[in-house]
Amino acid sequence: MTEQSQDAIPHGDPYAIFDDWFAQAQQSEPNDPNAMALATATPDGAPSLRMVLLKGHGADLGPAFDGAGGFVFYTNFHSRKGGELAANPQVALLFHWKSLRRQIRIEGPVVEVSAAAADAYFASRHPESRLGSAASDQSRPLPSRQVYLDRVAAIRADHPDGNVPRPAHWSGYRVVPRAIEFWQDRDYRLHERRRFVADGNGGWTSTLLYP
Ligand SMILES: Cc1cc2nc3c(=O)[nH]c(=O)nc-3n(C[C@H](O)[C@H](O)[C@H](O)COP(=O)(O)O)c2cc1C
Ligand SMILES: Cc1ncc(COP(=O)(O)O)c(C=O)c1O
Repeated sequence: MTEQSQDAIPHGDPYAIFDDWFAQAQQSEPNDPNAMALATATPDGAPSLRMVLLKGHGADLGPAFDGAGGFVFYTNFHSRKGGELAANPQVALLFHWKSLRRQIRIEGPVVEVSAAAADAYFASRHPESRLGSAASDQSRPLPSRQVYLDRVAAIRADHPDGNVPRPAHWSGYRVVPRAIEFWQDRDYRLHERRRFVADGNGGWTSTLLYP
């Protein structure tokens, strides 16, 4: 069998394949292997796209998620993406790991994470990052950078212990994957693609796609 004829992406559990590829990306990417593009769309179909960081993934995210699975990110719910998601929960995610020449795309609706999950994640962040988030009206017009820095300083002064509480509008979304597609670069663009589609009973069907 030639290298090109080997099946690099077998049928199986897409979460397990994601884990495997993500672990490799953590070894090989120069920074932020958990960075992913997040696409949202308005109800009338205008798309928008930005990067966010993946902060949880798997078929079972644990007790704070009542054992539900998916792909989790955190943000300001008053942001542009937050407004778009309130009106249309459908998203697409894209990872591109240049060091591995691989991409993974994920599609499905989001659901809000629990307050307990958001509190736990917020508390784990660097204190200065918590300050920055508490002071940011994300995606709203800012008269000058100094206005933002002054807000950070004011919140810092209000919390000399550094224990900034999570703003109610800063929380997380769990993407519930309806489809997960893996793409592996192969020689001369004879790439390999496998698309998994949730079967509605906790399982997956998958099919190879022409590249
Ligand atoms: C690598 C990278 C990771 C980022 N991670 C996040 C994140 O996890 N959450 C977040 O709110 N913004 C994150 N940002 C900033 C967003 O890309 C974006 O500028 C911000 O969330 C506002 O987006 P919006 O106006 O579309 O809502 C990140 C930016 C980069 C470049
Ligand atoms: C505005 C903003 N929020 C959240 C994050 C997620 O990072 P962390 O929670 O690790 O601080 C980022 C990362 O770049 C960011 O820019």
